[in-house]
Amino acid sequence: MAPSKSSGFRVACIQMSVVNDKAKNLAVAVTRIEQAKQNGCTLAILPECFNGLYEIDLFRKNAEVIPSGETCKALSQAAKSNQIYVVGGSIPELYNDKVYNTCTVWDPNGKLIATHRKVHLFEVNIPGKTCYREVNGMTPGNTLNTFQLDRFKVGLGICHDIRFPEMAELYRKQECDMLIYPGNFCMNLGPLHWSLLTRSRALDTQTFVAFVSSARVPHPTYITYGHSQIANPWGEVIGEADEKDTDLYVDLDFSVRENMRQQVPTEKQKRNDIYDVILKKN
Ligand SMILES: O=C(O)CCC(=O)C(=O)O
Repeated sequence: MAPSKSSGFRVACIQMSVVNDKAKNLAVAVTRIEQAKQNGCTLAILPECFNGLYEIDLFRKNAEVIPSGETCKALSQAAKSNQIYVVGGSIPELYNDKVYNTCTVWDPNGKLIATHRKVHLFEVNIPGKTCYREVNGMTPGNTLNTFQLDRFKVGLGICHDIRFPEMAELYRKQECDMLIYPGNFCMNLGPLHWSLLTRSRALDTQTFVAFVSSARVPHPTYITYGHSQIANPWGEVIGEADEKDTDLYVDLDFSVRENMRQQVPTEKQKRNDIYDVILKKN
């Protein structure tokens, strides 16, 4: 049984296979959102760049204007017809001839209630393993973004954004109850860092953290780790997928967050007289 609305809700992490065919990806996403609703979920979360492959050369080709593009129309309709909140992973967004890696959030009336443009673009250079410069195909966003799901406040990040504890700390300061990061780690960094980062952000902020990947599919250059998961405010992983095409359903009970904050009251112990993390612009 899904949790009662006052204590929490059930979440679907949709770990779908993403292929080089936008129409197919949209059809899969819509079906899986419908299944999430049938399984008692209040919120469905899609992975990063779910409407096309995570490839620099394809970003502009798959880019759409938000909210008039076909992906937004499909997500809005899926949210409305299933009466469910949808965090639409991310898509390449075309705006003033620039391309952003953007997450859209839809309420159960199909209304766009938030967007988040990835702030920290992925750049690594591990010779012989992974070299990636997302900045060659995307422009970074400059704002932090939240939305309200009933009485719960949710902060948004995309993939590499999870590596930056300062951003999560600012969401903690804004009293977020949960952080959501659609993502796609590679096989070199995923096994070492994916779960560690999910648990770390959950523990530092004493919130629930959902890190949602696409499924691992054969690809010449970028093999996705998978392992979508949710950690609770204690830093425990309370649900985890393997690498396959699957959906992970997790019940969130926010009384756990209250208990954690009372029993380990680090929020009240911060020494802001000697250090601080501040938001410079939004
Ligand atoms: O930070 C990482 O290791 C991976 C990040 C990534 O793949 C992304 O931001 O899309």
